[in-house]
Amino acid sequence: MTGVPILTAAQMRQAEQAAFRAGTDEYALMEIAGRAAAEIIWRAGHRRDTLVLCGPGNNGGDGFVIARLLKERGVPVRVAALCDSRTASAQRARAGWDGPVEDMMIAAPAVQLVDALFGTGLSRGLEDAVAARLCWLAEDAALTFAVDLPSGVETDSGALLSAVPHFGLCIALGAYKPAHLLHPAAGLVDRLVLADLGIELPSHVHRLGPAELTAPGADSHKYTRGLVAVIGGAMPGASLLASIAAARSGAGSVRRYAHDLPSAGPHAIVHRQFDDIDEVTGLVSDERVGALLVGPGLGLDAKAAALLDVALSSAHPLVLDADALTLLARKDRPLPPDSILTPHEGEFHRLFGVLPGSKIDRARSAARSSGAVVIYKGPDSVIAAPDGRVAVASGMSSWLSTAGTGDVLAGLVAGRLAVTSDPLRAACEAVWLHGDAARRCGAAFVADDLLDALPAAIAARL
Ligand SMILES: NC(=O)C1=CN([C@@H]2O[C@H](COP(=O)(O)OP(=O)(O)OC[C@H]3O[C@@H](n4cnc5c(N)ncnc54)[C@H](O)[C@@H]3O)[C@@H](O)[C@H]2O)[C@@H](O)CC1
Ligand SMILES: Nc1ncnc2c1ncn2[C@@H]1O[C@H](COP(=O)(O)OP(=O)(O)O)[C@@H](O)[C@H]1O
Ligand SMILES: [K+]
Repeated sequence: MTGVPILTAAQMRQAEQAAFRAGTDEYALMEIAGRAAAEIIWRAGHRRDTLVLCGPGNNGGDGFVIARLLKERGVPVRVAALCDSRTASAQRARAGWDGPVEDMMIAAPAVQLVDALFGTGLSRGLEDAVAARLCWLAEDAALTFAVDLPSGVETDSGALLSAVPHFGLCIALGAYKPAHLLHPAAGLVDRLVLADLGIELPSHVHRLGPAELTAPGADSHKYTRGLVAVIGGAMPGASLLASIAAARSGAGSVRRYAHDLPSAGPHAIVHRQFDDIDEVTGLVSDERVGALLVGPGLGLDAKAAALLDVALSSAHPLVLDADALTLLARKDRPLPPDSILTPHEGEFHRLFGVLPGSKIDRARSAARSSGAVVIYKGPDSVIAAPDGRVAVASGMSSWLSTAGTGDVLAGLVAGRLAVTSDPLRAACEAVWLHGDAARRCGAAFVADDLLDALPAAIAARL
């Protein structure tokens, strides 16, 4: 899986400890982190009047290093602390700062604010008065920087433990943490920059990287490139959107089984109109089918449930979306191998109940218990495989929150599954392409517009 690793606070500490055992000096690492952050702040803000807020731990230590280095470059810097420095490295960094240290609760604002109060060591919300002061100082600043994390966010879940201001830039130290990508915390940062500290970062969880696609080989034909079957139902528009997305995903051919015949194209899709369920059962034994999608516009009545049973009785890799997920929650049937589930928040709860932990933890438990790849959708879509691998997509256009975009995603997932036969890869590629198509559409688009943007999104990744 490609992409930058995401580490929890405990994993980050382990990686740090491993680096120390291998000979890295703890204070040297703080200097590296502080220098990287100072460089980023310098590039963004140059000689602007700056206030650095330092907390008691190593995040505060980073703050003292940043202040010293900015001052060396001629930046007018003031430092304000919450309390004494408690770790040996933070005390050493504080000793290296040759200016005064103000009391944060009475310090005046500056044009640039650097928040080095708390990072991965935050164990509870900031005291109300401290959080309010941080918000007030941030509101008065033109440029706001969070060192490692905005102070007040829970590292592993992205929850807000106290009031947290909005930051223009967050400098993630060493690796991304879940809070950099998961909402609500991720929504409080305009831009996220990763400062590489050169430490080894073993993780099964990565930020979703760009899809890496290949064009069809010269010997390809429509069946080797993957046949997608889509079972439609009560609402024809949804399965049509999904079918067109599948057809524009790089798959070789798409067959749509539905009660209706659409009045317009694309004519490349083969429409199989059916009234009786027996007319669909042939699908089950058609070995050419590389992926079978059921759910968009399926409905929730007995006929829909019977269609889902047909899909579940096949051995084809299944993509289950929308109504199929709601119906599945009422059943207790195993899924065929290599299946993919694409729930949004409501569908996830119906299917898996209330699970503990972060969105990453919940997606991972759901993938493990269902044996399927789960795309837990939202502004921070989490893609989890049963073996524990996870990719987190973030920064996607919030204009995607419009009807039918999930149908397009489901079609894309089925298309990429038929092409790759690898459910995790297919899910990652589809989420990436969906996000890129949205970016290309700009603002106020409708789901249909995404379909037109797909070929360009694919071309950009060849
Ligand atoms: N892990 C790494 O590889 C590196 C980490 N560094 C920095 O170290 C940070 C983590 O440092 P620490 O573990 O010292 O943690 P923090 O600096 O985030 O804060 C921990 C301290 O704050 C106290 N505390 C926690 N919540 C509080 C609250 N709500 N109110 C008042 N006090 C509270 C704790 O008791 C502890 O004393 C990272 O975020 C990063 O900035 C860098 O210096 C170097 C590299
Ligand atoms: N605020 C948001 N920011 C980014 N992406 C979003 C946001 N809200 C929804 N999405 C994405 O849009 C799609 C919506 O899917 P879904 O909820 O199933 O809608 P529908 O059923 O109407 O098609 C998903 O891919 C989801 O990740
Ligand atoms: K911070």
